[in-house]
Amino acid sequence: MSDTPVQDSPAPAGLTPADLEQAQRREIDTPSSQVMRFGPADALPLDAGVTLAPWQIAYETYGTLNADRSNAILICHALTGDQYVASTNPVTRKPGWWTMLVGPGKPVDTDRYFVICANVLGGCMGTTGPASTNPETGAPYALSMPVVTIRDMVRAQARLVEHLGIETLFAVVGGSMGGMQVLQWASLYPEKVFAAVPIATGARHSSQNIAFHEVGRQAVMADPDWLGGNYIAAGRRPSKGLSVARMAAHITYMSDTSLHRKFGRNLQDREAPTFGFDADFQIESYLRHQGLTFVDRFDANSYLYVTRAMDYFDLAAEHGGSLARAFLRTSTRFCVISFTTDWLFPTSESKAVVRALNAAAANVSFVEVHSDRGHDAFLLDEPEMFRTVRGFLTGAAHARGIPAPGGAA
Ligand SMILES: CC(=O)SCCNC(=O)CCNC(=O)[C@H](O)C(C)(C)COP(=O)(O)OP(=O)(O)OC[C@H]1O[C@@H](n2cnc3c(N)ncnc32)[C@H](O)[C@@H]1OP(=O)(O)O
Ligand SMILES: N[C@@H](CCO)C(=O)O
Repeated sequence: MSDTPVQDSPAPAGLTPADLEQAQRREIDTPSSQVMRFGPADALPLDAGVTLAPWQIAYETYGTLNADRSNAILICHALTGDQYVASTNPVTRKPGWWTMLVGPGKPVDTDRYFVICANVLGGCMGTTGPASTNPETGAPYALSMPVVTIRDMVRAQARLVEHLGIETLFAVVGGSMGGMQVLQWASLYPEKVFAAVPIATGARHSSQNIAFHEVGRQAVMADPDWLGGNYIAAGRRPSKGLSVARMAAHITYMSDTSLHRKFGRNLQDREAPTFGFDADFQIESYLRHQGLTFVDRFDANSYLYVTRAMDYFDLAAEHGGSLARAFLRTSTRFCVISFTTDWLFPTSESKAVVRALNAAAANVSFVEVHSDRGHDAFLLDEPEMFRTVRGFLTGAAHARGIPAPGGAA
């Protein structure tokens, strides 16, 4: 993505012109990744009623695929995640986002399993998205990119998995939007999913969650540098709007308890309030930091597309209003995980999934992890979640005949 001249339009409340100048001067690098490209003969049908071609999917793999190709685990990332689940992200230079869960000897043990993680359709880390070139115009798609759904993302992943020569995935694992993809995989391709681990997720996006996403999208679209979505061609970036969108969203990823513990009403680098609108409070400074670092790694139009994909997700609606019907005759074994203080995807959403799986006579276990860290707990050091995932996968691997690293099944 190209850099942007610094704009002198006024900053929204909460971001200083200096903050914005710094954000707009940074570039989002092009990530290096493995990429699978599909030509017109492999056009991808989308729920929007059109096909996408050419298209590509960027992915990373970890571990070794065994001889009978039975040990593959697909990890599905959340809203703003990427394929770098267990390796350094080349844009942020930070470790992978689930290195505590995925790696040698970890619960998703790459000494035992072959792990695949792909950037979602509509994303901005190498898979086709609104920043990709529209072959018909030679310019970035921007809003001419068709709107994509969770099911479209899963269809794209299924093509990748097929081209990697894998008929059945041993497991599909993911949190939040990644968990939606897990449920969609199990519903759309039940014969291709031996085990499924949907974490901190739901079978539909709630009205409240759609509302939060709409606030974020409006912030992006209200930025004068958004230019109807055509900012890349104009060499601009709607960093202000995207920062504000992330600030608002980030609040929903945490709990009141964790915000109180981290920041309380503490002041940021000062002894007393300034009686102005600078970041007096630590929480304000923190949110500004989250907004500013986000625009370094994420494309604004992609943000519109992936939030929309979550909003449209409603697995029961795909099956005449019955969630149980989404899983009828499934032989997949499920482990559903929620967190006690996740108010974005509360435990009640997970229980609705478990009830539907029970009604479909599916093999399902459910764990509510005690954590006071809110929705993003699934990205953090949560030993109860790690134990649950390890135990479930170990049992399923035994049933599937995947040997342990030492050799025993
Ligand atoms: C899911 C996927 O597929 S991957 C995508 C997910 N990744 C993200 O969402 C990244 C952004 N999210 C976060 O950082 C989430 O808060 C979490 C939950 C994942 C991380 O939580 P924690 O590890 O507890 O980190 P914490 O919330 O304390 O944030 C630390 C950051 O805030 C900064 N910070 C802390 N206090 C302040 C403050 N008062 N003022 C300014 N910045 C502050 C730290 O310097 C640190 O910055 P850095 O991340 O640039 O190094
Ligand atoms: N904080 C994570 C999870 C949000 O659901 C993300 O940005 O992807």
